[in-house]
Amino acid sequence: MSNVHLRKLCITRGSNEIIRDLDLQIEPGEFLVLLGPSGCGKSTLLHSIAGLIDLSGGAIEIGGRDMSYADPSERGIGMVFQSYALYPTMTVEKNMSFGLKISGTPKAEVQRRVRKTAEMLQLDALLHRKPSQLSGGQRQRVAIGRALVREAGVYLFDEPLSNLDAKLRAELRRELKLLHQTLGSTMIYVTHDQAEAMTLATRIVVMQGGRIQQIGTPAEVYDTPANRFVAGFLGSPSMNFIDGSVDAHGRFSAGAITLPFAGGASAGAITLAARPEHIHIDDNGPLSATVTLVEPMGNHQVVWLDCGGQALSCIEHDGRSLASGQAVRFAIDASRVSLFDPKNGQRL
Ligand SMILES: Nc1ncnc2c1ncn2[C@@H]1O[C@H](COP(=O)(O)OP(=O)(O)OP(=O)(O)O)[C@@H](O)[C@H]1O
Repeated sequence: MSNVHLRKLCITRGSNEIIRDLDLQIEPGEFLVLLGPSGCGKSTLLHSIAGLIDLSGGAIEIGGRDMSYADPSERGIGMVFQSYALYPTMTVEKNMSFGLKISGTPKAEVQRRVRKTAEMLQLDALLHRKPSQLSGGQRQRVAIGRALVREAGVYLFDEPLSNLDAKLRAELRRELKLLHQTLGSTMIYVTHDQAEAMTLATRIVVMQGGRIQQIGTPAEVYDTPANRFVAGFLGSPSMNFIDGSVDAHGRFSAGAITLPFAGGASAGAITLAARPEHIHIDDNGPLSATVTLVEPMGNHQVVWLDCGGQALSCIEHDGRSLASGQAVRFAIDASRVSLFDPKNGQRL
């Protein structure tokens, strides 16, 4: 396993400055997830680490060596793409061994690695099949296997599960997590799927517009988002943002919503953000609202409320019978809210 250090990385394509002055240290054995909306530059960043895109400035160090301008084959990386890109005429075994063979790895060693990897990915029974005789999930496993046989210091994944249906995606996600636990390799993984990011990552890098918005453990970025963008990007339904003000006694108010304690914020305009799971429908709650919509989700329901013109979503686990138009009382867990400066969106 290798570490990866990115220093003042700049990437320009055409007249587009896609990545600007980006610094990132990835420790050996990390499962680092690059997360962000479409077009934020995560694939560009990953491809630059792989050596598939030229840098406009800055440096990339892999395993303690400067690899900024090294050929992809010299970087000690294995890469898995979104499209499996398997060779259609070759068997699973050949697909997995081909790269090793052309790099001159001895035959016995190639066989050893292919066998070991196939066993780990439950591909042993499929080694003699062609890609057309495999399911989507099996094909992606072969693509992962093809990267793993390289026994690289760093594995790069570019949205490897996005072509699969939801059930298979969740299944392979768990397999990838187990694989990381077994191998302990450094993994850098691009996705726009926050469930993948939350479940797989040791640390998440949230990106927007070619810049890092926050780096932290899944719990850190979810519970203490650094700014309004991160707060709104993570979580489904999204956080509830309530624009209001704090008075001299620390009381927050916004129309019909008042909260006694606003985290020690100084008096003035403020944006309070509450996760749907921290708003509780409660007959003894201090606030009142009207239900506008109920979305049953099986083990919980998402309930949309109107509180004096402020729309709020909350997650309800008790199986209450609720209907649109119904008046309810509710409470916001003040200890769990985030506060943001309404001018620059930064966490207070
Ligand atoms: N060859 C190119 N020339 C000019 N601009 C490009 C080129 N490739 C990508 N871009 C632009 O760079 C930005 C980042 O693209 P990138 O593919 O890295 O985003 P992404 O976060 O991976 O998005 P997605 O999730 O949609 O793949 C986008 O605005 C894109 O239009």
